[in-house]
Amino acid sequence: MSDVSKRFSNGTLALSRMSLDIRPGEFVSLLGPSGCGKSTALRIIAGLGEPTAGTIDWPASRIDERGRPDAGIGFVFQEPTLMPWRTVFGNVHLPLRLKGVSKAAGRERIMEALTTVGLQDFAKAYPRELSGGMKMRVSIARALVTGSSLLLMDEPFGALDEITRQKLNDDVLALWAEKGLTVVFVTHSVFESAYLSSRIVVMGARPGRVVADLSLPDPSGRDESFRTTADYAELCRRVSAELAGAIHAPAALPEAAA
Ligand SMILES: Nc1ncnc2c1ncn2[C@@H]1O[C@H](COP(=O)(O)OP(=O)(O)OP(=O)(O)O)[C@@H](O)[C@H]1O
Repeated sequence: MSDVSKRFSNGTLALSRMSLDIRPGEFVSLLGPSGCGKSTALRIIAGLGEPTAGTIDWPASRIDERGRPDAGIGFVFQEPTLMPWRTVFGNVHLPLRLKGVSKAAGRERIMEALTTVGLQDFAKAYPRELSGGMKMRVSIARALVTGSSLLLMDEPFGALDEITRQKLNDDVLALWAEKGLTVVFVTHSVFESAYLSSRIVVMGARPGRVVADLSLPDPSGRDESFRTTADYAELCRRVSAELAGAIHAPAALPEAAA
């Protein structure tokens, strides 16, 4: 994204000239205080909102006729947003259905996506029969079923208990490494971002903009045992210090705002 600004119709300036270049295969966390514009930035990348100024550019070799990434974008919201009247299978089928693919034709892909998130035995279950973590897994399967190579996740595990959240962190990390995905992950947790990311982009308080950009050691292959290492403690300390420095950085000058 280049020089992207967003002003909502009520006058709120959520983003001010935000520029960010995401490279294929990265696991990027957008980290910043509540209300700094992380979700707004993610939604604009996904095409779910229009910038007031600035552009979103995709590599020329990887766009379809509408100028969107040809390998598709999967979006995981803060809430699982499942349809309660549909089974797990039916919920994961939805993005395929929107592309005109029937359940029968999509069966293999749906079951593969469910297997990826460990829910192959729950295809016939309804959302009400699932735990919060399982619902979120369905939401991830739904985002991946069309073969998306870019996964945008908007604070997906914020409402889950700590144990479930850590398990899902491990699963998403494994998925990223195995499938060669590019992930952009919104969070306001230093610990979560330090655990998951190959890069952390720190956003400053409103209007949102990038105030720090940290490259971190390759996170692939981590599991539960990493959480108790001195390396992880040091990583968290470093990210925490950067975050503290960044959010106390001077605000954008008014003339820089759109
Ligand atoms: N549709 C909207 N209309 C008006 N203002 C909005 C709209 N959506 C978001 N905002 C405002 O824009 C700012 C950025 O919101 P956004 O949700 O992007 O922040 P965030 O960093 O993701 O916050 P959180 O971590 O709390 O989810 C906030 O002040 C919010 O109130």
